Amino acid sequence: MRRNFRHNNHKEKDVIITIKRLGINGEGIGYYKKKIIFIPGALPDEVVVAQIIKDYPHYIQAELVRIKEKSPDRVTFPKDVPPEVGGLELAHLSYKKQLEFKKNNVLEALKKYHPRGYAKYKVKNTIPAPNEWHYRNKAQYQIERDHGKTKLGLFAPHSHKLFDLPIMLTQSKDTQKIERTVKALIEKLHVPVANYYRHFPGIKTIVVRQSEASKEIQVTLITVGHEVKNLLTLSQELSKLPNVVSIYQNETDWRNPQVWGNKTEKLGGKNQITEEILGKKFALSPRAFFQLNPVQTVNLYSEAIKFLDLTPDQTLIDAYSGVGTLGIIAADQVKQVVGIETIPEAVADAKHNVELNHVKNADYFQGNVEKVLPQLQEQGLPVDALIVDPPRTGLAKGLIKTLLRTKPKTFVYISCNPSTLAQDLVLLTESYNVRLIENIDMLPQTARCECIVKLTLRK
Ligand SMILES: C[S@@+](CC[C@H](N)C(=O)[O-])C[C@H]1O[C@@H](n2cnc3c(N)ncnc32)[C@H](O)[C@@H]1O
Repeated sequence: MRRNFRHNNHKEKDVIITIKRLGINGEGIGYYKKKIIFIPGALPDEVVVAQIIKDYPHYIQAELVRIKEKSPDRVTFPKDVPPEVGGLELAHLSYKKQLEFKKNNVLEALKKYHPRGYAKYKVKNTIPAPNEWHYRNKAQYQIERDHGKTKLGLFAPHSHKLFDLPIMLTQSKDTQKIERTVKALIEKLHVPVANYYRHFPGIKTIVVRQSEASKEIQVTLITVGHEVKNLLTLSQELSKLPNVVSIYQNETDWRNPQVWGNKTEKLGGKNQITEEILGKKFALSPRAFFQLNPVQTVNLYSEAIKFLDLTPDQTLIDAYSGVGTLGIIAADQVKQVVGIETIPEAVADAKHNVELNHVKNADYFQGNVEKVLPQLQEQGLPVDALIVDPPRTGLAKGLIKTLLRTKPKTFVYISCNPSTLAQDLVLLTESYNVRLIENIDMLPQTARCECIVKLTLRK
């Protein structure tokens, strides 16, 4: 129960707390001397002993020590997996309650930011994932060598403590197996592992992605520096593994705070792996975004396209289009599809995917939606129907302004962050009504929510 990492230099004290509710990140929330206290791992209605880690001016961060009174919704946390690693924030809560939590998170965000008419929105129950475990088809693990021992896994959130993960229950079995095989090969071939503190070049991150449909696997070795001893031998060994068909090196340096660097080079095999969703094929290069749970993605895309109510005379804008998934799937229901996406490799994949699926009426443009959409409109592009699927930061304010001016009649918003969604809705409801919000669980065991919003232009 007691987590292994400590924020030192603070006096630690045990307190008894009754948990009132869950916070947006799945942590238990209670009160201590009238101040809010966050206790990860604790559940509503439980009475727990917690240790205060840090007393901030407006809240207290604490660690769960022992449960005195247990919630009936508590389930056993999976064995052999450290609770500190990200991605298992709700693994101690029954799946039925996880689904309720996700719907509630959306309701709470609406209540907090109160977009126009929010109390009347129809917020539906969360659609469960068909696969509660082993659903992630992409693993992005950090590698570290510490006192001669190699660790490969995930950092605890807000920490530099890396957990070696021989087992990860949300990860697909094949991606997990390949990660461990890469680790073993790195050790066997004495491939250098990067060391931040000594500024020592080598492999820093191993990304393994598998197509659910074709089972093809792509491995990307993210390295600090370009020349890494025995990297090519490693790549040759990897290409002998079952289903590994595409191997890349991505190069970064210590100044870059992002995981990925800007240079990506193929080491062996095919340029892309091919995924298939709703009868369409999608080629994926290493940098391109793709949903992490392809089985549940079928439901996400079907529901979102259903919400659009498309007609054959419409031009559909697929904004934040990734590799072109939504637009290509919907292309035969409309006159024309125009996609906009910022990552050049994803746009190249989208264009390739248009051809792969023999789609004749879709085109994809590279750049920021907030800039490219107004430019295309100036050139005469009609915006009849719009689907937006932004990252967690939500819609760019410039884009919201453009939309309030353009007023597309048909508008669907896919969001992976209820908080930015609710804030965007405050602005969008100047011109739109919100009819329906569908919740869908893409990432079981995590506190992450995904929802689809149908917006209707006010007369
Ligand atoms: C949540 S993903 C959705 C991708 C796609 N709709 C799908 O389902 O696979 C968001 C995408 O938006 C892209 N993106 C982020 N900011 C952007 C911006 N300002 N303009 C255009 N695309 C952006 C990201 O690269 C990413 O591919």
